[in-house]
Amino acid sequence: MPEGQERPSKTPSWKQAVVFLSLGRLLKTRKGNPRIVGISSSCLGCPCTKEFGIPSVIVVVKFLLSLFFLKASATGYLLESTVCGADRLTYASYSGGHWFSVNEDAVDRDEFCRLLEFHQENGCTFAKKFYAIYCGENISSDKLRINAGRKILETQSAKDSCVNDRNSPSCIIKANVAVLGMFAICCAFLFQCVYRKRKEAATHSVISKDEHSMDYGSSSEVIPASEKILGSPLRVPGSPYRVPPSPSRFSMSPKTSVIGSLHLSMSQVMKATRSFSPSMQIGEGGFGTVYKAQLEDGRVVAVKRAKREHFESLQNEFRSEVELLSKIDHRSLVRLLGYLEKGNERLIITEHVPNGTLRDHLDGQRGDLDFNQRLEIAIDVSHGLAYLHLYSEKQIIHRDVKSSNILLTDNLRAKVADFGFARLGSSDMDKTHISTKVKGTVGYLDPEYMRTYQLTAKSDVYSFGILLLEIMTGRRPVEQKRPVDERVTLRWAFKKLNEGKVWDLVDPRMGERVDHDILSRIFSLAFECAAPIRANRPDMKTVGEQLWAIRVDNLKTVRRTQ
Ligand SMILES: Nc1ncnc2c1ncn2[C@@H]1O[C@H](COP(=O)(O)OP(=O)(O)OP(=O)(O)O)[C@@H](O)[C@H]1O
Repeated sequence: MPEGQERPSKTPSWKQAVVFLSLGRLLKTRKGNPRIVGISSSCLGCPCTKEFGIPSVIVVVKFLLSLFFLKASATGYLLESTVCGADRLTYASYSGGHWFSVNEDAVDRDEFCRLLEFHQENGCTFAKKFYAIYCGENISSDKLRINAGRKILETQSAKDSCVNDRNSPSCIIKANVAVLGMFAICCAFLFQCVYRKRKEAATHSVISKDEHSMDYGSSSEVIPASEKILGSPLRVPGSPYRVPPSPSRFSMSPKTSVIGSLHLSMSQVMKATRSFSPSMQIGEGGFGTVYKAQLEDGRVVAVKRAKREHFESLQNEFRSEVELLSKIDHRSLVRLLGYLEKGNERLIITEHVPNGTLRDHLDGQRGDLDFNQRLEIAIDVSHGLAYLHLYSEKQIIHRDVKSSNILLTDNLRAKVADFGFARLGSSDMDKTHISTKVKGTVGYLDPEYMRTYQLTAKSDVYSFGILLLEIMTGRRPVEQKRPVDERVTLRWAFKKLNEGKVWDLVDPRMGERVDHDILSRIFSLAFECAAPIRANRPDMKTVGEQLWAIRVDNLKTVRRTQ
């Protein structure tokens, strides 16, 4: 640590720590401006934007309690908090010193500043001038103290007697007025939420009632355009990390329905799967069982058979999009051939891809992948996504890009599968995003989408960044069994890259030494894709081009060294 720089001068007392932690937790639910002055509006925004329920009330109550506690324990605190990538950075300055934390774990200033520097490079900004004041080189303790003091003065009036004397009458009055004001706003907001929820429930019951007497063809008339393809028949919660789809609003009719380019009857499917024989079973997912089917003309297809308990979560608005998805023909995308409903059967028929998932390969279940194979897989996936985003008839956002949704052919060509969460991008050229409920798999989910509910193609770019890290490190996005500081692969990899330990990042299964520069470029690209702010992420076309350029340079390097 450079001389003259001040370490956090004092460890906060338990009381102070509780205040910080409760505020930190509260800030976790906030959207938008991370400064504490924004808490009132954004905290109050969360109960309504998510499902309103007991947890929301608990959050508000916790917040009020924390306000009381804060008032009772000390005044004059300055607290900043923001989310950058997978990290929540929190800083507090109080009368006797400073407190820095990352994901609610206290860290020293050096570590905090290092992390902050990384995130700033990735476009995530903390409080204005914070870095220069607290993390700048060669700042004497005095200057730091003066700056820290100025920082407080910037946000609090110099005349604010609470900083100096928290028991002064004016301070107590101000604090009480603030708490009462907050309480009144919370009550008003909760009332509004409950009212809105009731109104929604009333509307919902009307729709459900109508649905029973409604033909499929007319069902889309009652679905707002922006809600299309939400929670489709291809997708139900599988793993515990999966964010579950919303409950069904539509009941399914028992009549037969065949859509897509491949029109099979139920008896043809039964014959092709040998009556869903276990010997034809190739996989099991959250939605149902997947079978291999041998058609009479010799073609082999995959048939996904929904589990009965998931019929309720099937939403038939997906059907209107099947026709569009089934028209997509790209070698890096698993072709959707059809969707069949009959009686108690719901079947999705897709192209069969014979060599398992990318995750199986990374786990070594089907032999180990070398560097070139991994790079080719990443390139294939980037091309598939670029096609969905830029070249298909309408923009399609996949929303569930992850290693278990990448299937491999015998030649190790990759195909993106599982369009269950997929939805159309905005057709309105002036609109940059669509607002929708958050769907996807935890670990791959774009933090900006989670915060704002605004979906753009850049959310797939974020997931791709996480996937690229997974391809090169072999690690899952979250590795629960590892030590705490290694659990989130993005954070662990970022730290290693910053320390210049790029070799440590490479999957030991790769078993070959890859050029340092080539590896650094791939990891940097992965971090760029997983930038916390979507504006800083490249589009998939650019990603594909960059990966291709890395491939070309790698071949040159290999030839040179041979
Ligand atoms: N088109 C296909 N061709 C070959 N195998 C497939 C195909 N689709 C799925 N599989 C196999 O079936 C398994 C289950 O697939 P499915 O898409 O139902 O579940 P998942 O994606 O693993 O889980 P979840 O849907 O819960 O995310 C896959 O892991 C894969 O091995």
